[in-house]
Parts: sequence; structure tokens; C-alpha cells
Amino acid sequence: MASKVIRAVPKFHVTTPIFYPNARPHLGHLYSSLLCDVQNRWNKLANRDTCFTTGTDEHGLKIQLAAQQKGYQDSKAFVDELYEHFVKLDSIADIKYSRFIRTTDPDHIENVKELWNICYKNGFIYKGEHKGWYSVSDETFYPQTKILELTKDGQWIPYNGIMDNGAKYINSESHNEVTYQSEFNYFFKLSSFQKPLIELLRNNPGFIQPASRHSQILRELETNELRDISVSRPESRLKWGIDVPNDESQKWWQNTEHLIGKDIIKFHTIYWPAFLMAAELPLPKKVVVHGHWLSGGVKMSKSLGNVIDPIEIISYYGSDTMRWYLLENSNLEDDGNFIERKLWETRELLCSKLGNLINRCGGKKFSLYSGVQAFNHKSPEELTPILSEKSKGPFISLLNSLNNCSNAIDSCYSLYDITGAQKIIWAIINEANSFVQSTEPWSKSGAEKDLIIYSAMEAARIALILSQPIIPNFSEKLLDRLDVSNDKRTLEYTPYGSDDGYGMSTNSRHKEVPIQRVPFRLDAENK
Ligand SMILES: Nc1ncnc2c1ncn2[C@@H]1O[C@H](COP(=O)(O)OP(=O)(O)OP(=O)(O)O)[C@@H](O)[C@H]1O
Repeated sequence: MASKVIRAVPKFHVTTPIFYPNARPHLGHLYSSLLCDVQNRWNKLANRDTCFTTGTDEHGLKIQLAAQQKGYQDSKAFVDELYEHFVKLDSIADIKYSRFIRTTDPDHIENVKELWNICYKNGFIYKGEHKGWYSVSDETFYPQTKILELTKDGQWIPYNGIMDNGAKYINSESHNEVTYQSEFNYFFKLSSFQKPLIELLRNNPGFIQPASRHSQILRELETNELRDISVSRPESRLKWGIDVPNDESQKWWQNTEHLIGKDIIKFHTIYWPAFLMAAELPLPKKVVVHGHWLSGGVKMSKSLGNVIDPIEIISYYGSDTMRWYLLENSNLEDDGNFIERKLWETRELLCSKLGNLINRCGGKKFSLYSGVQAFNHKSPEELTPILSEKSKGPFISLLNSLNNCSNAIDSCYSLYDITGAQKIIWAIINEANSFVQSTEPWSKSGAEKDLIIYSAMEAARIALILSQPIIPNFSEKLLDRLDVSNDKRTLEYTPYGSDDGYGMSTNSRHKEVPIQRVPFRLDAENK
């Protein structure tokens, strides 16, 4: 019998889908993990308790067949090898999860059985005959109207209802092969949850994000009747799965934000909430759905093999460049195209704008530390008179931008609008560079010179604290360069003037800016 597991509920929990380890991970997997990692790191910065889970979905026919095709007798040995690649990608991309869950982990197996038992006891699982067209690749049964048959002269035509044993059949949308199956399975009474799901979505307009996906699923629920779904496979066909159980206990999370690609929206916004309702378990707070990274105009996917290997790209450009680029060139609504030259330009910009801001104020002719000592916690009214007339306007404008940025960025992060947060960070960096340009600290002396340098470096310090979730390594190195102590890198320290003890050695000796340019990889390789 499984033991009852009650776990302390964290204040914030974010999770990726569990990925199929039927081949190595690609850019798309990295993207889902990255959005979760950034969200988790942002909540940490705000001093919230957080938990971030990710993992691999290691059972099922898709894995069993992939293992067989690769000549593995044992599906476990196959997934053991591939799961390592997912962990490696997370490590190289600085994805810092709290737990990597494999569906073959003993405690996960126990939990699946527990969930099954509760649903069964509550009357939502029954045994019945299952007939239909099944695609292993899509892990879905399709109605006859969605099936195409290959004719002898090589044409795909709608299936006419008369099966020919030698013929090939595919689904009309995914174009993946389907076969006709008839077997006894367990079914989940999805049909009982049509009304509760509609109510859930009507009463919680933010349950699925973005709003367009919420409307899509609500419309689907309102117009299409939900049918019961089969949730088991006979042992004769599926060797590689979890045994249907007869034991019980429970374990759950609350306040969960679940992030997925749009390909699995139906499974995670209809089936999964229905399972949780059936077991009377708490639902996630929201399900966030993102678009796809494309390759050759179609979704990058392991099965198609049209993938970009993120490990190769990160090994050359570093994880921060990749992270900043992926987030800046995507949004939840649209699909994205990976363009390596743009990624290279991202690194160029980070070096030339962010690196340069710190470089030009970190020279020996200035003293950041004098500014920190003289001006921390001073009000704008006390500081403005120090400046010449021409510098006052840019100074007040910079202070206004800095004072508004933290809340504005918080709203962006909470909506997974990381591009929006990046725009605000760029605006601060650009304004700080123009501020230095227009106030010309090199031509000033005394308190005025110190205040200009201090204010520009306040902008850099604040921008770096806010950038930590996206570029953890660059931020760490540059905050080190400014001598910002480790316990003063949270959101409490984002107001102007809030850190009274940094910059001690910033100008006293020559230090290289810790982020350097690299040549465009494909040019470097061609040389
Ligand atoms: N091209 C992509 N763009 C964005 N996210 C993706 C992409 N491909 C996979 N993902 C992420 O992985 C999840 C699907 O995982 P899965 O392991 O099925 O990937 P896959 O490449 O589609 O695999 P397969 O080709 O074997 O179906 C998506 O919901 C999303 O979170």
C-alpha cells in the first residue's frame, strides 16, 4: 500500500509539461523551461517561496516503439539514456528547477496510482470496449471523418468506411499514420465534466493565458460534446506503462502555474483539469500557453527531426545570450523563427550598450564610491541643485524612469510578457547611456561629476537586478563588477538610492568588462 504523502504547499509553483524522451530535446523544450525558469527566478527576487518542477514523460506506446526502433530490448534503458540529455540541456542553459520528475520515479508511480484510485472510487473510471483510429505519434484516437486513405496510384483520399487491410491510413491534420484498434480499456468519464469545465472557464477568465487561447477552449467546450476517453491500454499492446492500481493516498500542489506549448492545449486545459476535478484535487491557478518555434515553416519537433540543437548554440554564444534572444524574439501568441544572426546581434548589443555603460563609468577618472557615500537615500529635491541647468532635465527624467520600472516589470513578468520586461530594461540602459552623453561627466568636477556617475551606475545596478531572471550570469558578473553585495540583489534594492554600500573598488583598478563580443559563429567556422 502506498503511504499518505502530505507536502507543505509552496507559495508559488511553476511547471513545464513533462517532455517525451523519445529523442534529444531541442529549442522548443528549452523555450518552455526558460519561461518557467524566468518566472521562478523573478518570484525568488520578490522574496517569495517558490518551487519549479519539470521532467520527462517516460511511458507509453510512443516511447516503447521509439525504443524498439533504436534496437533497445528494455524501454527503461532507452529513456535512462535520453533523459540525461534533458538534464544536460537544463544545466547548460542555467535552468534551475527544484525537482526533475521522471514518470518512472517510484514516488511518481505511486502518485499516478493514487490519482487513479481516487478517480475510480469517485465513479469516474469504468471498463469498456474501445474502437477507433489511433495515432501512436499523436497519442490520440481520431473520428472516421479525419482519416485519409492512400490509393494504389499514390493519392490521399477521404476514407470511405471500407477498410483494406493492406492500405495505409493517416490523420488529415497531423498527417501521422493511424491504425484501427479495437480493445477493452478503462475509460475516464470526461463527459461528466463538460459543465464544470465551462463554469471553470467562465468564472475564471484568466485560467488560460493568453486570452485568445482561453476563448478558443471555452468555445470548443461550448460547441463540441466531450466524449469519454480511454485512459489505459491492454498489456498485450503496451508493455511500457504503469500498472492499473488498487491502492490509495494523495499528494498535491496549489497555486500552480502550468506552462505548455499550444500543441498539447487540449490535454492540459480540458483533460487534466477534469482529472483533478474527478479526484477533488485543487486545480492549477492558470495554464499559460505559448506558440511554437518553427523550422522550415513547421513546428520544430523531435519526430520530424527539423530541430536546432540548443546545446550547440549555447556552447558557442553562452546561455545568457541564448536566453535573452529567445525571450526577446517571442511572445505567447505567435510562433517564432530562430535566426542565428539575430542571436549574435543580441550579444553585440548587450556588450555595446550594457557593457559599455559600465565600462565608461568604471574608469579611473571617476569615483562611483564617492557618489554612493554622498548621495544614497537622498531625495531628488536635495540632489537636483547640485547639477548645472542643462543636466537637470535629463536627471529628473532618468529618476522618473527608474522609479516606475520595477512595478511595470513586475506586471510584465506576471503575464509572461518577458519581451515587455526586456523593453523596459533596454529603455533604462539607453536612457542611462544618453544621460552620460548629454551631461558629459568628463568635463565636470566635484559633486556634480560624482552625481552623474552615481546616477548612471544606479541605472545600471537597477537594470541588472531586474535582469537577473533572464541573464543570471551576465548580471552576476556585472553586479560583482559594481561590488554590489549578494544580499542586496533583490527587488527591495531597486529604488534609486537604496543601496548605501557598493562601488568600493569599481574605479580603483583596471577591470575588464566581464562580457565580451564573439564573432558570428558561421563566419568564424568558415574561416
Ligand atoms: N517547436 C516547439 N516550440 C515551442 N515549444 C515546443 C516545441 N516543441 C516542443 N515544445 C515544448 O515541448 C512540449 C511537447 O513536448 P514533446 O516532447 O512532445 O516535443 P515534440 O518535439 O513535439 O516531440 P514529438 O515530435 O516527439 O511529438 C510542448 O508542449 C512545448 O512545451
